[in-house]
Amino acid sequence: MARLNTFEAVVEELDARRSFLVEAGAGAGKTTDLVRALQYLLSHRRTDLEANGRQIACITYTNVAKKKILERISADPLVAVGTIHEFLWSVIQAYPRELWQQILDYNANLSKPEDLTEMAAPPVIEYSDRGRKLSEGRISHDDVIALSLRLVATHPKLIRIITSKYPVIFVDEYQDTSPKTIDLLLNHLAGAGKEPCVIGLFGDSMQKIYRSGVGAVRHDKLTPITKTENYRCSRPVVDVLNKMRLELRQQASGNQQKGEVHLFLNTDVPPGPRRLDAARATLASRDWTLENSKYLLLTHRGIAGTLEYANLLEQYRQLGSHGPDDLMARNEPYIQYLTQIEALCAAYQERDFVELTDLMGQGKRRITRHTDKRIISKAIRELDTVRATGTIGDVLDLMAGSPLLAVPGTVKDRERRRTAADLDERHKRQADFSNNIRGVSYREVISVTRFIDELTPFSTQHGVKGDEFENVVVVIDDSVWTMYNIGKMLAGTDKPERTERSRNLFYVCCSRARRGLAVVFINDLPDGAEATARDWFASGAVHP
Ligand SMILES: Nc1ncnc2c1ncn2[C@@H]1O[C@H](COP(=O)(O)OP(=O)(O)OP(=O)(O)O)[C@@H](O)[C@H]1O
Repeated sequence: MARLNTFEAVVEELDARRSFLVEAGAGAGKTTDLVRALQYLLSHRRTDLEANGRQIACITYTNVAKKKILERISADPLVAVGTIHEFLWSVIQAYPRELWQQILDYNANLSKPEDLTEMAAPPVIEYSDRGRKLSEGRISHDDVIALSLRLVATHPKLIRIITSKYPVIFVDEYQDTSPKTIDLLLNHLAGAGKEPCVIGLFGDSMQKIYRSGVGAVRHDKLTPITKTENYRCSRPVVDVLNKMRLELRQQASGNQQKGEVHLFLNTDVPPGPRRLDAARATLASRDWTLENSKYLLLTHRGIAGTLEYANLLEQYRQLGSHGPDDLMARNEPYIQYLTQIEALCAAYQERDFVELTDLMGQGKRRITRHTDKRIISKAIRELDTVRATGTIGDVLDLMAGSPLLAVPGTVKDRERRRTAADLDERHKRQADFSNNIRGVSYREVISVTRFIDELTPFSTQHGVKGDEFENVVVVIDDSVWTMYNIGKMLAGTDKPERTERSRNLFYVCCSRARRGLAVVFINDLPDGAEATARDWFASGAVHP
């Protein structure tokens, strides 16, 4: 019998109601297969889904993927596309009593439990991006998953309810799913219910770039489906990917364009941004333009000056070696809040009132009446003026009395402590940081958020994962990151965990290229790295 193609193999599993895992390299068409599987289910099971109020759940991690999937299924309401948190929350919020019982028990096991004993009645529970405050009924992202797992473990009825509402659950980019979620999906939901619930995982263990992801998954309930095609990348790019990943040999399949690959070391130019300028000049002479090329910057210090957020970055460096990473990952209260302010202004500028209401809803203020709209327009106009000319402190002061967004508790705490006396050393350092960033021009926040959103693969909102571009230029400066070090990875001298993270990130970036790939190192490589880099880029031009 002829070997089934991936889609046919997936259909066979769906019809037999068995769970499966599609594992394949970059550009193999996993997302395409996922969409085709959704279309198949919509055409073959529509009557059943509609008659019984059921939906297919499709879990994604990035907005790019969510938009792409929704577009391709014409936003059919029989498919619930969203994050794992949205999906789980939509289920567990219907059980507030049981949830509160679990919260009490969960709280007792936390390293810093809250005192919930004095509460007269359980609060209304809400799931929020603003972090956990159990006494006010607020649970965080991570809590949603942990509590869901506890709920299904203690209330088997809930498993029946979930599996009957969602007879099929797909996960795109499964490698970024947390181990707890995988536990929930495979050990509790897969195969459960009258019509066994099917879990379909689609992804690539080597594209795991977040620390919290599960990576490779093997489970006896999953039928493995693998493929070795690469429909996206040109042949020379596939050659680079195959060098990076000896255990998976991909073939360039389909009608790819002829491609080109470049490795820029440019050691005759002083280290720093000038090496990038030199590479850009060479690429420009080969018709690589800003329109047909995407720059992925695995760097920020060297280029920060030209991108105009050097002072802000410097303040985060003062916080310690993780400071710059925290800034980029928005893993610090001020930058989290400032990013929200930026998102709000962007939504207003784009007249995206759904997004605007959503963002304001996080601050518990909703747009309801016409007069509210006038108040909001006025507040945003005032904010825009201060954003353009003021400091971060000016914007924070304005926002403290603004109807736009509630100031998060974490930022309020830090603002309060700024002027407090008798602080211990840690809080004193925090207070210095708060006072110092207040003095930085707010324009640097605008620059840094644009940089995070558009030019780096780190943002979960706009990450490049799952995306593809005609030409990709990967710019590497290892001198600041603590999470990744591409040079040491190439030299084989880094710790195994960071080597894996760096290799995966590099693989994800390089594999976004349809036609051309250029990798630019703006600093000297460590000993031993160049030979590997040259070997990997043997299919292209090396610019020494
Ligand atoms: N069977 C196919 N024939 C031709 N082109 C295809 C096929 N499947 C996918 N493609 C094209 O190949 C490219 C990559 O597909 P897709 O994004 O689905 O891959 P992926 O495996 O999800 O990639 P990644 O994991 O790298 O994000 C897309 O441009 C898609 O349109």
